[in-house]
Formats: sequence, C-alpha cells, structure tokens
Amino acid sequence: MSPFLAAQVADDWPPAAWRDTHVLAAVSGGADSVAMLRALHFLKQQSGGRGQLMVAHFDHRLRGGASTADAEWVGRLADSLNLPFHLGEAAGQSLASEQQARDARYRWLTDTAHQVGTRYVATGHTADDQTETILHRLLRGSGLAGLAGIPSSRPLSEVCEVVRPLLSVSRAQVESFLGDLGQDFCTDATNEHADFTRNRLRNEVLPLLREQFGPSVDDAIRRAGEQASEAQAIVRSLAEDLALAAAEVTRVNRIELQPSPFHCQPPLIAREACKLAWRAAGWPEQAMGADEWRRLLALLSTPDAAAIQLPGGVDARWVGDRVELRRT
Ligand SMILES: Nc1ncnc2c1ncn2[C@@H]1O[C@H](COP(=O)(O)OP(=O)(O)OP(=O)(O)O)[C@@H](O)[C@H]1O
Repeated sequence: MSPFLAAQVADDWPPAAWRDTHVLAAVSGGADSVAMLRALHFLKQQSGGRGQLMVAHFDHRLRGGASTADAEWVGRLADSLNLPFHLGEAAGQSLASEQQARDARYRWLTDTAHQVGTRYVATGHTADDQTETILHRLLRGSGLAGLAGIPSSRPLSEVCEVVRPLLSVSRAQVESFLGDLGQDFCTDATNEHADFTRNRLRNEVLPLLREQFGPSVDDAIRRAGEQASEAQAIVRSLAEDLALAAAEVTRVNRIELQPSPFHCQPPLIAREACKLAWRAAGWPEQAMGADEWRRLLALLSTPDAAAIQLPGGVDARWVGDRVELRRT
C-alpha cells in the first residue's frame, strides 16, 4: 500500500470522522474511484469502527454491453474485498446527455444511501478533476461561486452528504498507487467527457501549460479556486444579511426589494442578495446571466426607471418606494 495516498486520504478525511457510520463508495470502475475504494478499505481495516463500507455502481446503459461489463467488474471487486455491493440501472431508455446521466446517478446514490442508512457517499474526484473544473469554469465566465470548483463535501439530502476524499491526490498518484497494489481497473469511460472543451483542457491545454510553465500550474489554478471559495463564503454571508434586511418573497411569485440598503453595497453583494431572493421564490435561475443581474441592479439604483422584463416571465418595476418583481 503506497503510504502517501492512504495518508493523504486520512489527512483530508480522518477515519475517526467516518469509521462508526456507513459509507457508500461510488465506484465507476475507473482508476480514480477504484483507488478511492482501496484506500478507504485499507483505512477502514486499520481503524475498525461500527460502520460498514459499501460499494455502489450505477449502470448508465450508455455504452451497450460495455457498461454492463463494467458493472459486473465492480461487483467482482466488491466481492473480492468482502464488501456489500449495490447496483443501480438507468430505467427505460438510455440517458441521452451527460447531464441526465449524472442527475440519474446522484438521484440513485441518494436513494440508496437513504435505504441502507449511510451518512456519506464518497466519490473519486481527484486534484486533476479540480484543476480542470476550475479552468473550464474560468473559460466559461463563471462567477466566484463557480470558480471555487468542486467542494470537498456537499449535502445530498438532510441526512446524507457526498464527500471527495481524493481531492488533493493527483491522477499520477492514483496510477502509481494502483500499480503498486497490482490493482487493475476498467478503462475509464468517465474520463472521456462528452464535453469537447473539457476533453481539450484535459488532453491538450493542461499538458501544454505544464510543459511551458512547469507542474506548479496545477497548484496555482487550485489556489485561485481556494481563494475564490473563501471569498465566496464572505460574499454569501454579507448577501444573506442584505437579503434578510431588504428582500422579501411577499406572496407566491412576488418579490419585494427595498432599494436603499442595496445602494451602499458593492454590486457583488447586491447581486448575490438578489440571487438568494430569486432562489427563495423558487424561480429558475439558469437564464439569468451577468447582463440580466446588471439590469436588475441598475433598476434598483434608478428611482422611477421604466419597468424591465427578465427571463422566466419576470416583470420588475418600481412600485412606490420599492421594486417589485412579479412572475406571470
Ligand atoms: N457509473 C458510476 N457508478 C458509481 N459511481 C460513479 C459512476 N460514474 C462516476 N461515479 C463517481 O463519480 C466520480 C466522478 O466521476 P465523473 O468524473 O464521471 O463525474 P461527472 O459525471 O463529471 O460528474 P460530477 O463531477 O458532477 O460527479 C467517480 O470517481 C465515481 O466516484
């Protein structure tokens, strides 16, 4: 067992935090999640505890026979480690897009975690996934929240959360760990994203950046992500205060904004507070881009400006000393 990888996982997610609860390891059969499973299995054997480590695989039925072969392979790996195995399948038609496949997988993982009573679902996202995600979002023009990258944990429901114990382990370390163990894995179809840009970043852009600027580019990109994450936490907390003071979902499909508290806030905080109110009203956010939020903030800062139309059938206008947003 390569001491580095197990020690790194134990540092990031100490066994004391999970050895007494059940953990569902989401294993695609690819190198990353197989390495995560072997590391968690090793740490579990060392640390004992009342919890049970379990293996979960979701057959997306995307690649015909190949995806079923992966499912069988993961089942055999679980057997060989003496771990319970849970297999899910995409129902009916095969899932059309990568996003649909991902949504179906997380839904099934959450349902399975509820059924078997696991508090944690562990996934094998690595430091390389983190670097690619941050760079990809930077190129797509994401805001601070997006630039923060993949969180080390996030809630899946009120009773369970997803954790990423390999987030500071590189893919090269994964490969050397598996090599040392003599552990094979399925060809990682999950590494070939349908997303053309993501594949180019992984296979062309990042290798070129490393060649030109040295391997520290990965750390530099991830550090930017960490700082974005810290800054976003501050923005979020200030925006929550502002939303509490000046934004109210007054009835179904109506939000009232009190403009004056917005005036003394930087646009970043004001925009985030508007987003929080929008989310609290349950309105779809996807079509609200940077321009749309800017138009709403401009309306807020200009008393009696003409009404504006926003995506999702939202009308925003001054009514007396307030700005009212109505969704029709
Ligand atoms: N078919 C699967 N069954 C179980 N777990 C899976 C499966 N596919 C992926 N996973 C889990 O998700 C992790 C990340 O895989 P992948 O990079 O394909 O994710 P993704 O589809 O990009 O979505 P996201 O990054 O949002 O999870 C894997 O390391 C593994 O833990």
